[in-house]
Amino acid sequence: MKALRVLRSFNSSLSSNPSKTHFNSSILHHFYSAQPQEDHPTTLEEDDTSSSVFDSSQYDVVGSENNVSSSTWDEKYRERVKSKVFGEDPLEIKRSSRILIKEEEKRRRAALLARTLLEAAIARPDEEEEDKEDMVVKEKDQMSLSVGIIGAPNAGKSSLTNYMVGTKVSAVSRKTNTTTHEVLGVMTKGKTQICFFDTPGLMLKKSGFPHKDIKARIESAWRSIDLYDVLIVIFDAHRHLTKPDSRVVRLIERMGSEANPKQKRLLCINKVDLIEKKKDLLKVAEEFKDLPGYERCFTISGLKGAGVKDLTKFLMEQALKRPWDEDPLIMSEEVMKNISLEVVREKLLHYIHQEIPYGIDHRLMDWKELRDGSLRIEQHLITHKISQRKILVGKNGSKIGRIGIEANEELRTIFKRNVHLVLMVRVKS
Ligand SMILES: Nc1nc2c(ncn2[C@@H]2O[C@H](COP(=O)(O)OP(=O)(O)OP(=O)(O)O)[C@@H](O)[C@H]2O)c(=O)[nH]1
Repeated sequence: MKALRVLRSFNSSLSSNPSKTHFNSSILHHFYSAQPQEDHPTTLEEDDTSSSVFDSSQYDVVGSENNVSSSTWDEKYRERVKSKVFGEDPLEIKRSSRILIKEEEKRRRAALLARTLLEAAIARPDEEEEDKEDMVVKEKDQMSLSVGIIGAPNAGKSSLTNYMVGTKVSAVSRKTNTTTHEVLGVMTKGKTQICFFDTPGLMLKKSGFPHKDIKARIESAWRSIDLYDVLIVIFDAHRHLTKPDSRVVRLIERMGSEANPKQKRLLCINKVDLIEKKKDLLKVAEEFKDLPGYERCFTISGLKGAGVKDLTKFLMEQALKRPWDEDPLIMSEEVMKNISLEVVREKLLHYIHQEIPYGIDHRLMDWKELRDGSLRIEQHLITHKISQRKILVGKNGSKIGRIGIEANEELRTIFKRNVHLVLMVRVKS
């Protein structure tokens, strides 16, 4: 659960959808590789276009697992040099070094946190389930439930799913409005599996009816929602109080009025943590509580978790005797993508003792499953300054090479398959 909230913070990096981001071959024109090689002369002109590439195919990455070196950063030594050689004020040095130490500690903690979360992300969804890890649920005993989540953009669909599904969720980077069914996440607890689906494409005009221009797609989206055992209609209560959107109210009303007898519909009044005054919350609850067509109404904070336990419990109770749809041990591709970014980021934090890892734009540019089952993952590290790029690359590419080798090996272990990691460091053009 915790992991997902952090993984979400990497959403921004993922949101640069690889399919939309075209790999610019011209930036390959001048590069020096992380592979040991002769010093490459770097002129300013060249730096503008050059990039530095780690390509795991040029390394024998297997076996480099324990190759993690620790920091050789010595603060006392640095202080002495500053005062003796550069004549800086020792008090000032002490002050700035205290800040540096704090920063370093922050980074160390961040790296540690990243590692813990990563481990959690690939572990079982719930700690309580750990002892049941090897439990195989026979098909005849399996219970499942499909849940569609519908709501306006930003209503909090992903956050709620993330919270419920915990570590097994995709920290979604969705192709909005391109598919009708998209798995937001899968929660498997004991015998029960709940699949959460997003329902993009359900757009309403001010009148409360679907747009005509993209009618076919919208109609199919509306039909598809009948397939779910449970439909959650979610809306942002805070926004409703501050800036009501009539389309959302119509959507809620329409969903209720068209209830399908085979489906349970739930209303989730979300983002209640943002509502300061209890009377405001009561006002919203009052407005929606008796809407026909809804089995239950939950007031929740999908982000902070308020009320989510009750909702999850309710959903678990609705599960039907039906084989699971998803193999609970399979990681979704989105989770894998996030993990790949996370692993590289963690190595960056470990090796670059400066602000750079926070300042760089770290993007997943390409993700391909190759015919032999291996994964080709290309990530770009885009710096603002040439000097930052140089630090990231290291002498003759040694730094990015080390980061790449270790990240590649770690990803290979996590994904249990060969990984071809390509890291390119370039300056923002
Ligand atoms: N304070 C607060 N913020 C929330 C809550 N749920 C979601 N948010 C925030 O609202 C924004 C949108 O949340 P998402 O979960 O991405 O919403 P969504 O419905 O999946 O959005 P789309 O992908 O556009 O459909 C994010 O910034 C969330 O952090 C909540 O319960 N409380």
